[in-house]
Formats: sequence, structure tokens, C-alpha cells
Amino acid sequence: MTVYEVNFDGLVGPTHNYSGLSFGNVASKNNAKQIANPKKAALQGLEKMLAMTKLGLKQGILPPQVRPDTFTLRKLGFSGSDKDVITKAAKNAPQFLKACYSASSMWSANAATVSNSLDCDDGKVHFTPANLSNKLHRAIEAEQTSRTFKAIFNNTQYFTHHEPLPHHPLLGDEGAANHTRLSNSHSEKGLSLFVYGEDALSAIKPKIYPARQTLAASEAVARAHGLSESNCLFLQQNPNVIDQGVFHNDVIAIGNENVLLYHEMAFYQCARAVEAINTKYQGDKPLHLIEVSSDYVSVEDAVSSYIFNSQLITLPNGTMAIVAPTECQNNDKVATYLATLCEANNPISKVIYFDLQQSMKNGGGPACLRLRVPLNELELSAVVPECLMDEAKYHTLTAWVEKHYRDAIAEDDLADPSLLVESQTALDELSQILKLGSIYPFQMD
Ligand SMILES: NCCC[C@H](NC(=O)CCC(=O)O)C(=O)O
Repeated sequence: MTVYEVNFDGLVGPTHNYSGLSFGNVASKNNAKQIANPKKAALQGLEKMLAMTKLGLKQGILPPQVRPDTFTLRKLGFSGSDKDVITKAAKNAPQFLKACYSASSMWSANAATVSNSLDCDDGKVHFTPANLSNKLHRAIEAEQTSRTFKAIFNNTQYFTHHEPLPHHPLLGDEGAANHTRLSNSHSEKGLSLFVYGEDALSAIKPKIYPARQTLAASEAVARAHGLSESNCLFLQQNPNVIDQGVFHNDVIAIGNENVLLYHEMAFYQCARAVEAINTKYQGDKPLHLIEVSSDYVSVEDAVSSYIFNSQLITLPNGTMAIVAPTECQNNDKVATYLATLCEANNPISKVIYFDLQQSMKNGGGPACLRLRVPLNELELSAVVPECLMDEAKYHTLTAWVEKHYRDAIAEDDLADPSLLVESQTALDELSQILKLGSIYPFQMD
């Protein structure tokens, strides 16, 4: 049976802002305190989703989380009405208020690790929401992510949902941003490549910035999903590139079917890592391991352009396209490399550029904005259909964004309680558009 790679993009939430919350993510730090445009951010994301459907791909939609997260603020001791909670947090703990206001769930590549049912021992699609333990503003996503996934993929005949791993430094899990799958095609069994930032038992670690993904977490996810040992490979990310701003592996490598595009500095002991991939890969189609040398693209250019955070997609005609941010087009070296890549002897035939600048300024490129969910026809038909994108849904969602979203959010706006009301009103309407029922805590009172 054909398996489609369905990209579920995180719809940008109404409180998108630049708060400099992600230590180790260069863009997040550099753009802190700038004025964000949530309306533009959401429209840029919807544009990409529609374009993917026009290319003939299946596209899904993941709704944003409710922000500000007053439940977390209450756990932190702020009490009274929601307005009181926000006013007190703004005055006494602005850092916590910012964390509870982040629209970071838009980067759905970090929402979960998802395994193709062909790879899992029970023949079901497995989901483990990422605990995102390394950053407070992201760690608070896991609970809602679980609820949302159970609502969208709500058929136990096809889908198995695991709990996020416990929040602990030994078990930091950042989801699919550190997982890719190599295979003949999505419709055949594949090799799961898990790339971790650190192993607690080893001294090989970054020195400046944190490693967010641990080996123990990757192993736990593989175990829970029932992946076989012969179909899994655990590789360490190069700690030196984490220290240069490569906080997830998807900032330095991207895989799709029988192609892996990676920077020569991506992995710890790169030559050995590549040998291990070659040894474990079981597909009979030739594996294209495309190594990008620093002579063509430096790590600095990779981090500023997000060339590896492109989506590598298989088009209906069987060739591949690379969906890159316009930051790549604006960098001569990177644009030249991409043009050469399309001419070379490999399945990649074209580059498609998208303006995703609002998300990019927080360190999220095309690949960060989507979670790949491999689904065969039966599994796909079990997904809540309203969560799949088509032209009509695009127009409905665009109108919804135009109606509810502000076109500017600055730091001081977070202290304004009316933003909470606007945000909840918008999400209440969205959950009806997507026919997801009451998935948000404020709808359950
Ligand atoms: N996969 C891309 C994730 C980007 C995300 N950025 C942020 O959370 C920045 C938020 C801010 O600084 O306002 C992160 O670092 O996890």
C-alpha cells in the first residue's frame, strides 16, 4: 500500500513574538525584543502549506497552543483572575511571562517523533510527543501536544500514542528534528537515524551551548515504538557545531527516502558515522549520501541561511525538490551550491524558495515548521479530515487569521490582558473549524 509523507505544519499562533528565549539558537538571541508580526507569520506559514498541496503532496495542519499559558503561571504562584495573573507576572517575573507567551508550538518538527507503521512491531503509526525539557517555554508544550495528537489521530486501530518522556536532563527529547528515515521509499521499511547531542556517560559534549537531545531519550523512543535494532542507528551530533548554533540536527542535515544531505561537520567522527549509515542501510536503491564541504557552505552560512533546514520532498513524478527559505537565495554561496546540487547526479531536481522570515527570525525554517507523518491510505482516511489542507481550508484559515491576529507584538504588549482574550477567542473558533472538539484547557472548565 502506498505510504504518503504527510507534512503537518504548525499553524503560527496569535502571540508570535521575539523574546530571546532559546539559549544556543543564534537567531532567537539576535532578534530578541524586535517587533513581531503574528499575522504575517501565520500567513507565510499557510502560503507554504497551500503550495505543498499544489505540488501534489498531502498536507496537514496542527493548531497552535493556547498562550499565554495561565495554567503554568498559576503553578508558579501567580493567582487571582487571569488579568491579575498576567499583571503580577509582568511585574515580578517577566521572564516567566515571556516563556508562557511563546508561540513556539509552530515548530512542529519538535512536537513529536513519529514512526512509519511499516517500521513498528505492531504495524501501527507511533507518536511520542517531545518533552522539550531543555527550555521552559518549550517544555510546557508537551501536555497539549499529547491532547492535540490524540484528537487528530484518534483511531486506536492505526495509531499508538505514548506519553512524553519524563522531564529530566538525562532524557531531553526534541522530537523529529533529530530523527530522519532512510529507505527506498516511504512505502517500504526504513532505517531510522536518531541523532543526539549528548550521551550522559560520555565526556564528548558541547562547551558553550546545551545539547538538547540525549542518547537515552532517543533510545527510549525507539524502544517504545517497537523499532527493530537492525533498523535503527544512533549517531552523535558534532559538539563543535552545537557550539556554533546548530541546536538541532535538522539545522545541519536533512534526509528523505534514499537521500541524505549533510554538512561535513554534522556528525561526531563524520567518516565513521557515514560508514555506519552505509552498513545499516538496507534499501536496494542506491543511497545518495551528499556531503557538503565547508568550502562551499560554512557552518556559519548553514546557520544563517538554514540551507539544511529545507524540506526535502519527493514529488509525484518521483524526483525530489528542496524547499528552502529565501535566506538561502539571498546568500550567494548557498544559492550557488543549491543550483549546482540540482544539476548533479542525484534525485534532487529543483529548489523552491519561501519567505518564512517571521519564523526564521526565531530560528525556525521550513523543516522546523513541519512534522512528517508517514501514513498509508487507510491511516490517512482515519485522520480528522478537517485537519488536512486544501484550497478551501486555506481560504477559511486565511480569513480566520485576518480576523483575529495583530500585525505587531512588541515586548510590552505581553503585559496587556486583552491579548489573552483575543488569543482564546481565536483558538476557540479554530478548534471548531478543525472539528477537534474541546482540546484546550480553557474550553474544558
Ligand atoms: N526547530 C526550530 C525551533 C526554534 C525555537 N525557537 C524559539 O523557541 C525562539 C523563541 C523566542 O526566542 O522567542 C527553539 O529554539 O526551539
